Amino acid sequence: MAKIYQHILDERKVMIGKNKTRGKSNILLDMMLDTQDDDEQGKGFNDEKIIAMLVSYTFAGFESVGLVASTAIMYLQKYPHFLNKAKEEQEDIVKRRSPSNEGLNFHEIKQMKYLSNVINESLRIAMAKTIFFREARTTININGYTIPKGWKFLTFSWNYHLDPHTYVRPKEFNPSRWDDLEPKPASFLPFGVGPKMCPGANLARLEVSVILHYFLLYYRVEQVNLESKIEPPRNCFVRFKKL
Ligand code: HEM
Repeated sequence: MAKIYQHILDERKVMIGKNKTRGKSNILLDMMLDTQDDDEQGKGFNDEKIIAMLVSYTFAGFESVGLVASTAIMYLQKYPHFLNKAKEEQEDIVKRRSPSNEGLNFHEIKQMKYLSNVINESLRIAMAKTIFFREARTTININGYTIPKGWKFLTFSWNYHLDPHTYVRPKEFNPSRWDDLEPKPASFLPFGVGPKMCPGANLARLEVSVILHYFLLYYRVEQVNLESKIEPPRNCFVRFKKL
């Protein structure tokens, strides 16, 4: 991976060099490259540091998106009434598409209200990142337990994503619950919260929307290892069938 990223980095440097008048870029890679001049004082990012960042972004963003998309696919396939509702929305969007428009675009994705419910429900139930780390900045008391200032602790998403006070029958996959659900603060945190919140949250939603758009319109799956659990889906092998 380091070799692949080094190659991308080298190509980008050449491209930037050829286009010196480009002004401030909002591309993450360019921003990191811009800091290279400060690297001698240990402040900037040398190639090695940039590659380490890119590798960590790739891992942070790969498995989690796959898990959420495959969770949605397995549940939709299992519950045809949710699948049909989500499919109808996608078909409507395609029907309204003007002939000059070549394919799926961001404006259409923003209209996918029911798909957004499906994604929320999959994020809630898949719990791609079950825990994240925090440090207590003051001594706090939670339900009779004291966490002293300075202690490190882990949040555990099962406690709030499966809380029956917020989610009726919390273990059931039901995208329609999001039609009128306003989760209480800190009861839906698939991407964490605060300054350390996942920087890839919007990209992740976008990726899952694109995957589900094409799945709903053109594919179905067939589970191969029927003995495997689907609630929630883990180690399910499937065969994709083109409609
Ligand atoms: C459905 C997919 C994803 C889920 C559920 C997810 C979830 C999370 C969670 C819970 C955290 C910890 C947040 C916290 O401590 O408050 C996190 C951090 C992070 N995520 Fe994601 N993530 C997803 C996709 C992505 C993508 C697509 C990228 C980038 C391309 C990404 C990059 C990162 C990075 C770099 C961090 C560390 C941030 C930091 O420590 O400052 N994630 N993610």
